[in-house]
Amino acid sequence: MPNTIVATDLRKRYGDVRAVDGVTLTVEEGEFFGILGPNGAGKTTTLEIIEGLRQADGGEVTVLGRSPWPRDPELLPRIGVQLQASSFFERLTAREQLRTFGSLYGVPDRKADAMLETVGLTEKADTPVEKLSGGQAQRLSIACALVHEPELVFLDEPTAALDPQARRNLWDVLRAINTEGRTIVLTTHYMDEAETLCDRVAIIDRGRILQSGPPAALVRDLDSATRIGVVSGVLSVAEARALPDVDDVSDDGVSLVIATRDPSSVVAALASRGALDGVQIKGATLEDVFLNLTGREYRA
Ligand SMILES: Nc1ncnc2c1ncn2[C@@H]1O[C@H](COP(=O)(O)OP(=O)(O)OP(=O)(O)O)[C@@H](O)[C@H]1O
Repeated sequence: MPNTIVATDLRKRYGDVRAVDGVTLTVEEGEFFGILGPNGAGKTTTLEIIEGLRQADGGEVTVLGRSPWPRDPELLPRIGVQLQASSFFERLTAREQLRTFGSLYGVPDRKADAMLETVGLTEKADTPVEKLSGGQAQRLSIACALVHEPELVFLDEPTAALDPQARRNLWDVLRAINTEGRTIVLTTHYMDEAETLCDRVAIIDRGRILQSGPPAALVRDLDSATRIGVVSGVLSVAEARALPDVDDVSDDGVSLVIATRDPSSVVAALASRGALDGVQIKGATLEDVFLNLTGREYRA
């Protein structure tokens, strides 16, 4: 796969703050790539440099084989950018807003209207943009980034502040766009979002990329314990400790949780005792990867 983005040793300081401190990453054509990290980690600044909205202090970046800085008019129609804070033309309806954006790129109105449908806003077509809910405004701003059918789409925290249902709806939209063959680069501070959507993620903290790879591979490489929970009382802590391959046992009065690196033998032992009531099996997550990399709990 050819590389759509190649960034090498990007750096940006704001006064004493090293917002981006040597970021190197590549994004392949067609990939769904996530930049994942807590607030202030440097995600937006990294994205803005790659998008050509901000000049780096150092480092190199090419986007679709071209340099995004200084602004390259040939690159602009090929990329779509959704910013964290969306700003719309005042007093336009959702449909007018999107048609106006589209017209800047010579997109016919019917295509703009089709994009409104894609993001599930057809019913709000005649609503003025200032009367849209937060989630609807978010979807409209994504539609604006997509209306000219760019090859490469940048989304900065697209689901921040959405309710769980709206987030899931938007995930479906983003998956569909990626399945069409468009490359997507998304920043997020939601671990579950990165795990669910992204082919690969780069975990960023304090301006540096700590690790990158497919979420499942990052989790697997941790080699951490699986946690098996059953309803408290089905067996005692002492009985649980005596099972084979148990690393640790805790019981908070609601659930008894067994940590193990060999979940199949623990589940088999629990099954043979008829002690599988309410069983829940949890593997490690990207949160554990972050904890392992930084020594800190993940706080978005
Ligand atoms: N224009 C600016 N002037 C000064 N400092 C800035 C500016 N923009 C960002 N910073 C600082 O740079 C660091 C990285 O900010 P950035 O917005 O890139 O992080 P982020 O990971 O996108 O955070 P968030 O998830 O909160 O948007 C932070 O410490 C932030 O306070």
